[in-house]
Amino acid sequence: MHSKDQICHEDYQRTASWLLSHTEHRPKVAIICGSGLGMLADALKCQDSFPYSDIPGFPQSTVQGHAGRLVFGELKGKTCVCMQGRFHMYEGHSLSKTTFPVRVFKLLGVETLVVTNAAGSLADSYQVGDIMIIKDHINVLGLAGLNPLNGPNDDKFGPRFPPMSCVYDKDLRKMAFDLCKSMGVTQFVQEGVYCMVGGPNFETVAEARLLHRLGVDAVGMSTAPEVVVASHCGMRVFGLSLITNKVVKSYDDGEPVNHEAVLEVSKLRSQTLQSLVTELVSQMDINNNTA
Ligand SMILES: O=P(O)(O)O[C@H]1O[C@H](CO)[C@@H](O)[C@H]1O
Ligand code: HPA
Repeated sequence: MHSKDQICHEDYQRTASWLLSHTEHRPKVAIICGSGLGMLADALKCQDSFPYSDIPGFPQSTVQGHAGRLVFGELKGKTCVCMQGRFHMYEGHSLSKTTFPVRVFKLLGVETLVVTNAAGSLADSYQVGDIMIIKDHINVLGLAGLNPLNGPNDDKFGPRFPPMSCVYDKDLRKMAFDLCKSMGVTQFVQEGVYCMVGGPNFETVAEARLLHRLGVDAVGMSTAPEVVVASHCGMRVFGLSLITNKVVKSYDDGEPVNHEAVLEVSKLRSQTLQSLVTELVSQMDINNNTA
């Protein structure tokens, strides 16, 4: 490690080598579980799991609802690695630390990243409990110059100036929607734009109104940096937001949100989300090479 915030290629490599020597799984898909969505990992068969505190170079999870475990296993015969707990900048991590696992996954051979999150809705038509397939994002921090790709570019991962105009894979989005149809759940499935803000406070009414006017459908405090880093290194990306609350856009009514309520709603759709992610992964066109 060079300095507190600067991570070099060997740091990612060291963590990847440690993991490769501690599991025989060779994942092609990585899944990041959002707040309260750690049960996505429960569907993995033949699990090898590691607390983050045991993995060299890994940051630690500090947020309730993020267990802090890396789980390897199989979903319908497809080898996956699942983060039960992600890292947020508001926890005090640099953005390069919050996205450290994504580059490690790349070195493990992961080709597709599935990101999930809990988010508040701005879109008037959305209801609490809706699942939003992420079509695109607005990275408020990135627009303001806070980007995990800041600093010397690591050409081994990707180019200095990566495009971001088609990040969320169209085929996977269609596949997910078709799956929702066959599962009979389209009445609570949406497709929309996610916006990442820094947190940890929830939005003021004026901020909520601003985001709404910008065309944001759902807002949260994660995901965009992971997606930027994954896309930079050539991974295919698919994302889901679970709408856990309506963001308050009025001074006169609306229930102030809190993290406990977010975690409660996550439980409500856990089964549907688990089935959707499992089926999606099982239908993905990937070669499964086991070690
Ligand atoms: O984005 P995930 O990790 O799902 O968590 C969301 O839930 C927390 C707020 O309740 C914030 O961290 C927000 O980003
Ligand atoms: N705002 C920001 N992040 C969130 C929210 C919200 O309303 N709900 C869950 N994560």
